[in-house]
This record gives sequence, C-alpha cells and structure tokens, in this order.
Amino acid sequence: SAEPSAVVSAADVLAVNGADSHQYIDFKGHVVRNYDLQLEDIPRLNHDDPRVESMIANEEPVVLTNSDIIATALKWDLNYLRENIGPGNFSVYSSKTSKFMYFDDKRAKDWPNFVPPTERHEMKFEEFFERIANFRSSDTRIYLQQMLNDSVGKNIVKDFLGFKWNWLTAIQRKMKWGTLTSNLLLIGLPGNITPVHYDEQQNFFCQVSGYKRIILFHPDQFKCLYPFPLYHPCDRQSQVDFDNPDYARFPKFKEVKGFQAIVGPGDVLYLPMYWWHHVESTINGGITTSVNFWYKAGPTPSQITHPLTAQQKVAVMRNIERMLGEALGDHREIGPLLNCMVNGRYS
Ligand SMILES: CC[C@@H](CC(=O)C(=O)O)C(=O)O
Ligand SMILES: [Zn+2]
Repeated sequence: SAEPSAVVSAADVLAVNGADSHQYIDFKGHVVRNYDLQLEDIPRLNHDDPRVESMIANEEPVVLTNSDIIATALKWDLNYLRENIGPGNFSVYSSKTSKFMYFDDKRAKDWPNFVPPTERHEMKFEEFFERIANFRSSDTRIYLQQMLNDSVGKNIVKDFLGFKWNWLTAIQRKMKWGTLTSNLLLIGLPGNITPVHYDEQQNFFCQVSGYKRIILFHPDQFKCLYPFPLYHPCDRQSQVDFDNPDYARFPKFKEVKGFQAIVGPGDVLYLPMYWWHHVESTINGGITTSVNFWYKAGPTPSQITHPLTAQQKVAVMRNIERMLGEALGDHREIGPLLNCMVNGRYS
C-alpha cells in the first residue's frame, strides 16, 4: 500500500470529516484514506497518444490527460451550474457516513433485513447549492448523482454539444460498443466515497473539478471481492468494507491486487466494463464534479475462444445466478442448491 506520508493535514481532515477514525495519507499531494492494499499506478497518457486506442481495445484502464473530450464542461463550477442547469429535479443522495453505496430499491422488499445505506432526495439545484455552500462536518453528507436530461438550460446543451463527439463516436464504433446509455453528473463533497463495485457498461469517466482517487481491480479479482448475490439490492457491489475488512468472512480479500489513479480537471479515465472501482473525493481537493459516459457492451462475439476471459466468466456466473433464481422461484434457494452441487464434489 502507499506509504502513509509523514504529515497529513489534520485540519483538512477535521474540516470535512470531523473527528472520524480513519487514517489518511498524502498520495501525490492528495489527502486520501489509507487502505491496506497493494496498488500499482494506472498509466497516464496524453489523449492523442497512439497507444491509447490499443489500451481501450484491450480493455485496459488508462487515464487520458489534458483531454479536451469535455473541455466545454470545465467551466461547470457550482455558480455556473446554478445559473444554467435548468429547473429540473436532481437526485441527491444523503448518507450518515462518507460512503454512498448504490442499491436497487426495487429489490429491497425481497430482503427483510436490508438497511438502505443512503436515502435519495429529489431537489432543485438551488437547494443542493445552498446545502453544499453551508455544509458543516457534523451535517449529513450529500452527493448529487443525476443523469443529464433535456431539462437542462440552453447553455448546458451548448456545452454538451461541444463535447468531442467525433472522437467519442469513432471510439464507440471502432470498439464495437453499443449505444451511449447515459451521462451521469456527479457533484460531491471532499471525502465522499462510492464503495467498490463493477458496472456492466464501458465508461469514460471525466473529471471536471476537484480531485478523485479511483482504486481499480481487474475482473479476475472477483474471488477476492465477494459481491452481494445477484438478487440482492446491492448486486455488483462488494460486501467487503475497505475501512474494516471482515477477513473471517472474506479471507481472499487479503490477496487482492489493485491499481489506482488520481483524476483532476480535464482527466478522463477509461474504466472498462466489469472492472471493479472504488471512487473517493480527496479531502483537500474541494468539491468534485464529474461527468461519465456509459456505453452498453457490444454484441457477443460469434466466435467464443477458450479459456474464457475473466469478464466472460463474470457474465456466466451472473447468468447462472439469474437462471437459478427464475428456475427455483425463490432467491433464498440459490445458495443451498449451489452448495449441494459444489461441496465435496467440486471443492
Ligand atoms: C456513480 C458514482 C461514482 C462513479 C462510478 O462508479 C461510475 O462512473 O461508474 C463516483 O464518481 O462516485
Ligand atoms: Zn461505477
């Protein structure tokens, strides 16, 4: 893990997190949480470096620096957004901790002991702006996470149209990705954390303001990250709490190997589908604004070669869980049936 630096400004940490109990380190000038993890750096290449396309083609994460993909959004500070974002409603999540774990509330009814980790509130941008401007470390934390839609003002539309669509569309076509499903606008407080999870879409994660530290794991680390069951509200999210790992329940977490990157204004992280990622707004980087581009996967290749890739094995495991849930008619029967199938026979 990154060596804890000599001095982390306690004032920085207290200012945003109050007297929380976590240790922080200074990673390349950015104050981030200290996790006991083996992390290598993600490559950083200029966006017009010829190696970029082959890394994306090989589904290897890479940070594109000085990218002008969303150059027109670099002026999106909170004042500009308040003036131009429009009259629409925004999904703003609140959390009693620094963590904002995603959950599918439609599934919560099937899990009686499930405690929602966050609450979703609909509010106008003006209200969000006021809450952020007056945030004190004792307040409940908030995180705006809203898909850009046609309710945005004309200046935001103009900025959006100004994104480097010819580059994005060329990559989408070359990589045979599916459609662009959405652009999520993310505005968070220093110290906000999205715990480690994977998505089933290709992602260009663009940093507009502030700094985020992103920890990534290859899809072949599935066995070390113990995702919730597919039918659980927190499907695709790891059960392991990085701040307090339960090594008794999740012993292979000790062996996990990962990567990390800091993204700042103008940086774009290519985040390949099925790659696990933990996202953290640095303590000393100010309010963070990000915009992502989620693309559906392309069609399954007609020729499947063996051995299967890690991504394909994750897709196979998900299909088995999904099919068993349908066949058994009750997600609670999936574990016992799989144990019956594997214990003493394949294990
Ligand atoms: C969704 C929130 C997260 C980003 C992410 O997980 C993604 O773009 O897939 C973050 O920035 O906190
Ligand atoms: Zn994600």
